[in-house]
Amino acid sequence: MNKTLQVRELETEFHTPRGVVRALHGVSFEVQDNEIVGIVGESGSGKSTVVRSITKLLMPPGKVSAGNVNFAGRNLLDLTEREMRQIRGKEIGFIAQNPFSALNPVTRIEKQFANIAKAHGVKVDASERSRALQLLESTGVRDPERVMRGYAHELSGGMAQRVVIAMALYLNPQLVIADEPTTALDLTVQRQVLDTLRRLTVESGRSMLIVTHDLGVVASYCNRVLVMYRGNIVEQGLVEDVFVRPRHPYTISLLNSVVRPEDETQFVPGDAEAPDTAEPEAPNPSTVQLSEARRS
Ligand SMILES: Nc1ncnc2c1ncn2[C@@H]1O[C@H](COP(=O)(O)OP(=O)(O)OP(=O)(O)O)[C@@H](O)[C@H]1O
Repeated sequence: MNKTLQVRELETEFHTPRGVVRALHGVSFEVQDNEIVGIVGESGSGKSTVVRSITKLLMPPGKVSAGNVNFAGRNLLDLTEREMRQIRGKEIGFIAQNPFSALNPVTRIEKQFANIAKAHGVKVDASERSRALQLLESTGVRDPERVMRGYAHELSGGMAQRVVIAMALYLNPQLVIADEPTTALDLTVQRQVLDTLRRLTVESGRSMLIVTHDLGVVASYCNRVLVMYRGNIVEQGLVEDVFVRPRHPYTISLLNSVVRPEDETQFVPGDAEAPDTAEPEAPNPSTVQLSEARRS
């Protein structure tokens, strides 16, 4: 299988007035063609810092201090902001948690699609417009014509996130990176949006890297999972392997904290606490049920 993205020994620091915070300690992983990789871990473990470092969307005082991010034959960390802008949108689509932060409040949605095309030298004609309409429709936007002519503030959170997804996919990027894309949405809409994302990425030959705090999302949608703890990937592998036979104490604690014995096939969102033991415990047998459910 070919690698869409290869991250090697990524180190990121935040230079704060109170000193240097080392947020990533040599993070390495790959995203293969045609797969969805999930990043999980407790709040502050470094999930967003990973995706923002890769896409060079890290805000000061954050700074990547070492590593390689290989994508389409280049190390993204060597590129200028101008070069990176050409890659973002066209080759890598990025979806942030808050759709309204990605949408321009004073520009009609159709103009925002046209601006994306123009910024990447794509001629905006009727066929491009109809492609935007089709994408909106496939993300579940009802009445795409009306949405195209409207503004972001006229949209609900769910509709706005679908518009952002359609924009992220507009120029057919090989890789989609999503940072908690559905956290702000209610559960039914979450599932619809994730189904759409899956359909429009891996089922169309693309790959996706998705940050989530929700292990249910990983179980249902991801092929592989990266488990982060305090700036390190402590465990990674196929979802069925990691969730059935977790090896690291933190993964075990994370899984135990969200699997309810009375509802063994379903994960529920929950905050995981770091383990205070260094020795792995036996995995919770109920996690095995999850894998069975996923395969069926
Ligand atoms: N602006 C900042 N200034 C200083 N330190 C920061 C800043 N942003 C992040 N960090 C540090 O980087 C670490 C990782 O943060 P990050 O936001 O990547 O975690 P996360 O796993 O995405 O958390 P969450 O699930 O809450 O979004 C934090 O624990 C914090 O120490």
